[in-house]
Amino acid sequence: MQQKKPIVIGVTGGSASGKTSVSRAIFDHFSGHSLLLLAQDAYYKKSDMPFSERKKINYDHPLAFDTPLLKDHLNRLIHRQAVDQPVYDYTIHNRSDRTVHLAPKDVIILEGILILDDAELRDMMDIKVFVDTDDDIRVIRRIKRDMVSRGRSLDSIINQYLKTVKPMYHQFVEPSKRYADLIVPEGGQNQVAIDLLVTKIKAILAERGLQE
Ligand SMILES: Nc1ncnc2c1ncn2[C@@H]1O[C@H](COP(=O)(O)OP(=O)(O)O)[C@@H](O)[C@H]1O
Ligand SMILES: O=c1ccn([C@@H]2O[C@H](COP(=O)(O)O)[C@@H](O)[C@H]2O)c(=O)[nH]1
Repeated sequence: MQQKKPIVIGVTGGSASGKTSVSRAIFDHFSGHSLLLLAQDAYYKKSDMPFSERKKINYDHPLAFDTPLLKDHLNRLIHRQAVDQPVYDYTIHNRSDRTVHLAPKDVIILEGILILDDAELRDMMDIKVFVDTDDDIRVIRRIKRDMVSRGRSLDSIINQYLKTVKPMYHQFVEPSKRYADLIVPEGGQNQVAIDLLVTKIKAILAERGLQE
């Protein structure tokens, strides 16, 4: 019997725009249901460089990611195969030794800053979403988050933002907005956008004969 294709939703936007919040808000509507969150950040390349050198890497450039591995994993999940996803540790700028076993699900939300920059990844998605949040709000959120949960100093966050995060956003992330089906201001707080997405996902589930 032919397997039914899962739904793939891509959620992108700048760093701290609210991608994770939007993805979790959708997830909450399907609690107990078959939904999987896949973060592009888990696929940052593993590095053998010393920590002092890893700190200097441009983590906002497409080449920072092991995109072939991400595509391979997404493709396997689409074909109903399980994967062992790497676990990334921002505090050491490297992959940890752990992996997480992900079983295939009916709905896959792929979330990350550069997922719409890649044509092959875009072609694997049914719905493409861009979370659009002003730069000043994003940088304030990033300072608060990175100091608390990513082990960063204020100076390092500001230096990284000016050197790589901001220029790469304007070179790669913002231009990928043109590929989005839906642009969501205010991220996870945008209840109308969340409801529209949930309704659309349920409609596709029904079309494909997947149980909700
Ligand atoms: N609407 C909001 N208002 C205030 N803080 C928010 C809002 N949305 C997200 N945040 C906070 O901003 C930070 C980044 O949000 P997150 O959803 O993780 O963004 P992203 O996944 O795009 O990096 C988190 O600390 C989160 O709690
Ligand atoms: O080692 C690392 C890896 C990544 N980053 C930064 O993370 C963001 C992407 O994560 P969001 O959750 O979307 O903010 C990206 O802008 C990188 O600069 C890092 O600082 N260090």
